[in-house]
Amino acid sequence: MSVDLRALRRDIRSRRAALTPAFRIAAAQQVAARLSSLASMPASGYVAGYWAVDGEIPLLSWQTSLGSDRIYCLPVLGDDDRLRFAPWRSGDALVSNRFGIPEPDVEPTSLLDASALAAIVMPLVAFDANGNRIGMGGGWYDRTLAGVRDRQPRPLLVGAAYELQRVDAIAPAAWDVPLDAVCTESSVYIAPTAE
Ligand SMILES: Nc1nc2c(c(=O)[nH]1)N(C=O)[C@@H](CNc1ccc(C(=O)N[C@@H](CCC(=O)O)C(=O)O)cc1)CN2
Ligand SMILES: Nc1ncnc2c1ncn2[C@@H]1O[C@H](COP(=O)(O)OP(=O)(O)OP(=O)(O)O)[C@@H](O)[C@H]1O
Repeated sequence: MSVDLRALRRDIRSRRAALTPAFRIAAAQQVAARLSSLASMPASGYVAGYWAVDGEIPLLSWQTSLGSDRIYCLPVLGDDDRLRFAPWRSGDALVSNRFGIPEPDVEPTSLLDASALAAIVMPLVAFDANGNRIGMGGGWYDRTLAGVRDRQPRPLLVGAAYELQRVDAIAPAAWDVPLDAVCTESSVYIAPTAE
């Protein structure tokens, strides 16, 4: 990984960490509204979010707006370095993973593959207007999505971020799976390939 990329991640993460609680809550509601109004957002099926850490946009507002036809799921780290997904409702048991992030405490046999999902809302560190994404650097989402990127149907891939996480242009690596859209507190960016 280049030094530039490491510095970019550090810079954006520290500016994101400095946002005020009032701004975060308002932004989470705006992002939830934008996610819901995406024309391509499926009206039913399994939809994945994430448990916000490190100043990421919380998705509780979106989770509570899903209704009964969409089942909210959280990512679970797999032994094969890929993510699986498990339905989760407020109150269901959680266990901390190796990064200290809570994940549903379920039997491995009840985990869902990415291919079973209708949509995946992803955390990110940086994005550009074309849907290129830089994450925490573990490659988790890219490995997870490698098997579905060229399949149809495949889950809708949407990033959730603060506007301050947008950068001019990200040169994607060969393994990077572009997002269909990114929602921020003030805009929706639809990737050219998803139009
Ligand atoms: N909320 C959330 N959940 C997520 C992700 C994420 O980015 N955000 N992931 C997205 O991939 C996966 C987990 N991947 C992660 C990769 C690195 C770190 C992290 O905190 N790294 C530390 C240093 C490494 C360490 O402590 O071992 C760091 O960068 O400071 C966290 C999660 C799945 N779940
Ligand atoms: N499809 C893949 N197959 C094998 N290795 C991969 C694949 N995708 C990513 N990786 C590995 O993951 C590493 C980290 O990738 P990258 O920096 O793009 O992660 P990221 O998107 O920032 O992280 P995350 O998805 O966890 O938020 C890469 O150096 C690469 O070795």
